[in-house]
Amino acid sequence: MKVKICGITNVHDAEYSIKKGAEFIGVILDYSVKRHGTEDLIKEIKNIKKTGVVGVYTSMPDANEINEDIIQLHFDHSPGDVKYIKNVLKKNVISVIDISKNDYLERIDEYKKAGSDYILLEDRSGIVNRMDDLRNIDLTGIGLAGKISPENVSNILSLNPEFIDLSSSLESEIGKKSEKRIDELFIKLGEKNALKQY
Ligand SMILES: O=C(O)c1ccccc1N[C@@H]1O[C@H](COP(=O)(O)O)[C@@H](O)[C@H]1O
Repeated sequence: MKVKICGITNVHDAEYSIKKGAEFIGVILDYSVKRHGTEDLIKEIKNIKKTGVVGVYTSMPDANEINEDIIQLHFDHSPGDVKYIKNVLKKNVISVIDISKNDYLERIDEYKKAGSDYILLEDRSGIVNRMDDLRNIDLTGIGLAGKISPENVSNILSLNPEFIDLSSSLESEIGKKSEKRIDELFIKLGEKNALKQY
């Protein structure tokens, strides 16, 4: 299982997350969001990590400057939007689906058919509240997000998702990650891995 740390606003937090083992680094590209970053920041992160750098969009990206290798469509998008990113912009895609909406299973199929590389199922009120629904889904290629924290991550691991996505629970203040919280996360993940071997 991979880890995506999102809402990165500075190189130091990206570097620390990568050093600790995050496979995906997410930068939100929407100035109205407090924990946002910029394409310049993404360029700097790409100097440290060649792949797995994610630009998070709340509307369709403008094709002018895209430095990230993965585009996260964090809004209600169409299969056609996925095809455009894949075929015209030639980038990998994470399609975000709000699991609190009734049609999320159909959406997973639609986005997979359109070519999304990953699906991210999100429940903003807390994905751990959806354990019963998630147990019935094959989570290959599917990540989970929504208030995941070092405290509740063990529950999520039993579902074996492709990746987990964390942001606010790892902050010391909005837009600044806490090294202590990142350490706590990876210690928890390490403990779980160690237990699996017995
Ligand atoms: O964090 C935000 O405010 C945000 C705004 C717009 C798009 C995405 C946003 N956050 C993303 O949501 C998931 C889960 O975050 P959390 O762990 O529940 O805080 C993650 O991808 C964030 O980057």
